[in-house]
Amino acid sequence: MSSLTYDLTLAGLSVGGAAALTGIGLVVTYRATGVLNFAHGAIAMVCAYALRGCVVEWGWPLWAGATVTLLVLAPGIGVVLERFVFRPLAVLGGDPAQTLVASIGVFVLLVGGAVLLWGQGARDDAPELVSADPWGQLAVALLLAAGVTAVIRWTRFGRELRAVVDDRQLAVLGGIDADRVAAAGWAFGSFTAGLTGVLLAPYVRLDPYGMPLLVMEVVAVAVAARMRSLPVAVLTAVTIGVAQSQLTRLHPSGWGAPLLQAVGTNLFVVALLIAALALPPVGARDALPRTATARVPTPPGAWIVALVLFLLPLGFAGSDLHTSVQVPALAVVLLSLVVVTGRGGQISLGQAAYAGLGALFTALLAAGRLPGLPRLPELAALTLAVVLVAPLGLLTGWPAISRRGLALALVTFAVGVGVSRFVFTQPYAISGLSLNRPAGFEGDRAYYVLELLLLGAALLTTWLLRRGRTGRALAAMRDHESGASAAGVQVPSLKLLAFVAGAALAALGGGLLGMGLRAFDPSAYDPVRGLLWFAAVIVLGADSTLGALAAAALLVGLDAGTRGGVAAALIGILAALVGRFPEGPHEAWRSRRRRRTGLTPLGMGVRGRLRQVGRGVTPGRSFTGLTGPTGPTGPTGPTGPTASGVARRTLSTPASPSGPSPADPSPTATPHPAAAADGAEPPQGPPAPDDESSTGGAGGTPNAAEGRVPTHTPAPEPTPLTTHHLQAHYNGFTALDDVTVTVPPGRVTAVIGPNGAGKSTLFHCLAGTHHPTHGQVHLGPHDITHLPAHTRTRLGIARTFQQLAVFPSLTVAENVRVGAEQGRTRDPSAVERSLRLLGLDGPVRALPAADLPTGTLRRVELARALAGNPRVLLLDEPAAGLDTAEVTALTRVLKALAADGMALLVVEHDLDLVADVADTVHVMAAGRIIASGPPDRVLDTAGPQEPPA
Ligand SMILES: Nc1ncnc2c1ncn2[C@@H]1O[C@H](COP(=O)(O)OP(=O)(O)OP(=O)(O)O)[C@@H](O)[C@H]1O
Repeated sequence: MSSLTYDLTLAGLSVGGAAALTGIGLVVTYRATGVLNFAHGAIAMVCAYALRGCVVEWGWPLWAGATVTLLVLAPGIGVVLERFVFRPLAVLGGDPAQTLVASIGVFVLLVGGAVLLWGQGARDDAPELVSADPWGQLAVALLLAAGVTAVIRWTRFGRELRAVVDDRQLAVLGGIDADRVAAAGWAFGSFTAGLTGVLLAPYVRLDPYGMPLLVMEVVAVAVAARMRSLPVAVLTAVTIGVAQSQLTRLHPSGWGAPLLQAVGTNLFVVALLIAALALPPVGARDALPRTATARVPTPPGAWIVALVLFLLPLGFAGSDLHTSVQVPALAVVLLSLVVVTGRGGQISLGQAAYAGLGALFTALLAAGRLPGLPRLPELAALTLAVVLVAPLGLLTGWPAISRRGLALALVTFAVGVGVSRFVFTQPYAISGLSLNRPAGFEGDRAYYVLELLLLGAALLTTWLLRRGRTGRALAAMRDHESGASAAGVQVPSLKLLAFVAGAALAALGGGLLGMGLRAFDPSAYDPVRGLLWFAAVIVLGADSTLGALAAAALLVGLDAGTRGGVAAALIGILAALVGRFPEGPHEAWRSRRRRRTGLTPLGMGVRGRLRQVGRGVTPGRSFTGLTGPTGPTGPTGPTGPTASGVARRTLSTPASPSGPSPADPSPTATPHPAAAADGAEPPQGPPAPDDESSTGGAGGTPNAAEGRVPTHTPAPEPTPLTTHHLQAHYNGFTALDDVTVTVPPGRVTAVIGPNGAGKSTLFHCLAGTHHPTHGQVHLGPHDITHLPAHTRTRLGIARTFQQLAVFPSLTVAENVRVGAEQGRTRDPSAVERSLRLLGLDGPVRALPAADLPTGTLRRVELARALAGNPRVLLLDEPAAGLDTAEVTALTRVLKALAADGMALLVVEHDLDLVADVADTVHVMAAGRIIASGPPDRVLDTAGPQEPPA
């Protein structure tokens, strides 16, 4: 080996060793706690500063400083974080999205704290803990990896650790001290962070922003190891480190040389982009915590106060006015997060990149430095920059189609870092690119006025995106993605729209920021800013435009008015604690008030309730459903007769005679609209012919065109849903084998069978949420086997979920409206019809779904499904969590719908319900249909069913 190759290899080993340490720390923390610690780099930075402080400033011996830093401070930080930030979240359910937000909060807090304590300037006098011997660093990494692997594989602690990560609650029930395990994981993870920091500090710039980012860039190592394998993490780190070092000997020429050079010196960032974009997602369980997106209602007069505060700087002068110029620009950037994250529910840690691209394109266009384009006036340049950056939103929007939660966070972070490293560091960007303000707006005051006008335009755009059909669809997607898809929302297109609109707004804000500074400054759009802005928007109410304005004012005002770093530290503390309020601060306050006044049966958020419903647990008095008081007002509440009281009468009254359906000549009970509307008993005779919501046309055949609407819903064209020799697999396991069933119109078809029989898989194949490996699914004559869920909904297949899929932030009526707007037919009256049919047209219609008990939510879900006027209705365990009276009412509704010609498929464990409602029963076992026929014949021979899981 030549001496150059050898030297470069040694240098690469040194970098690889430090990266391996980071990878080990991230993997161990993740395995012990389920948290990808975004604050890892910030802890490294704090420890590096601490060692420098001990040795350089206080004159301690190196060994003493290192002992205190690595064995006391670093593990101490980990233990404190575990105890006060992450343990409370784990106890509340360990929502990965909440822990992600908390770890970003810790990152921001530590960076802000470091700026406060040590200033923003870089230090180059960090003490050297071990000589620059790469073998030594590598040996440390290898020893740690081997030791940790041995502990995890072969010790009791390792087994406990794996048990806690798999299922914390189960592990605790099994007698494992989960807190001790998590604390040990955090202490060790922080120790490795500290070690990385003190090893790197002498060779890189030690500053509050640079070092945390540098360390976090190597997160690719942990992702490549699938957050599990330490040997893979170490090997990846060392390979990239050596490759990166060897690439420095190449000196490319030509126009692409700077980019190639940037790629060569940032191989970890390239690896991060590849790992985040190309490898299968890790930790993709959740979107955003509801806490993060909970909408805080705007207090009366708040907009007037905001207007006055934003106009106030027009009276300022000098540096105050100059500083204020940043506020509207930053507010526009933060509005982009309101659209993407607040309303769309998509984590976006890379908005700073789009803001920077907006500023960069504006500067290049205004300077006439974009090839093929003339020099443009500043305002035209800004407009064109916004147009050019908008489609780049697909960089994060496209991956968001298949990624959620942590996986999406990683992608957006990777794109932010990639743009920062490969675009903002190019010669054209770093060679002092100036950016003039538009003609006529050069002065601070005039420019501020221009910014206010553009902020108004951005507010209008945000308002339009958050209102109406698009706004409701975005909120539905945020609240429950598969529920939205089942309601007919085109989730992939909507995600792209959110990211493109978000990129455009961020570019506008970024361009304004650049003009405010009169230069393109890459550090103003650093990925660390992206994390800070994300955290700020989350803590001030992600789905609140006013929150974005307040966040902008807070971030600029606090740093300018006090010391740099105060705003970051404050935002960091709030973000770290945001998950402590499982219902969001505002909801927590409301719950407390309700508990004090006895207005609500449970001080539990909808997440908790939904989770309990999913487990088949009846959460006490909240299960009042169809027969008891509904909503927070209760039976004697200020709104008078409650909606559920209305519902009980509506749904449990004997039905008006419905005309016989073509397929089922037997008279069927049908609720009458009048009963739902006013709570009165329904008329017993046939409805008047001119009654819009009357039942049964001539001969019982519904005729929507003539306005004769049985069970309130226009009769669907009789369309059977059929499967032909369906086969479905999960990783080679055959879950469905040669299943051929027909769900005929006008009948209720039930599928029963023991746990694991394949019922849900069949349901998913019909609904489009799982694709069979063989066989076809037909809707009438059409082959729909390969159509996605939302397209099937638009063709007329509606579904409900075993675990409730309502949109908690929308009201009952809005939930139903989403179904009507996205379903098979766009019938404006469908909302009212469905609400009436399910007894939801009383005061309950205006209540947010988050506040309602399960029985009501089941009706909301069913009403939403019916509002799209489906031909086929698929119901997955519709009786789960309902009491006897609610089941009886449900039975009536299902029979009535079938009587009107709808095809119904019910997957159900409740055999009484099946016996009562079904015309045909299919019994499944081991993925096959083993018996079919009428319920009286099949149920007698089917034997007892296992209870639901
Ligand atoms: N996502 C998955 N990955 C791997 N295997 C799966 C998956 N979903 C289901 N299975 C397996 O496929 C088989 C059929 O499962 P399915 O959920 O369809 O049964 P089921 O009859 O609906 O049961 P249950 O009544 O418990 O919901 C089971 O053995 C189950 O373990």
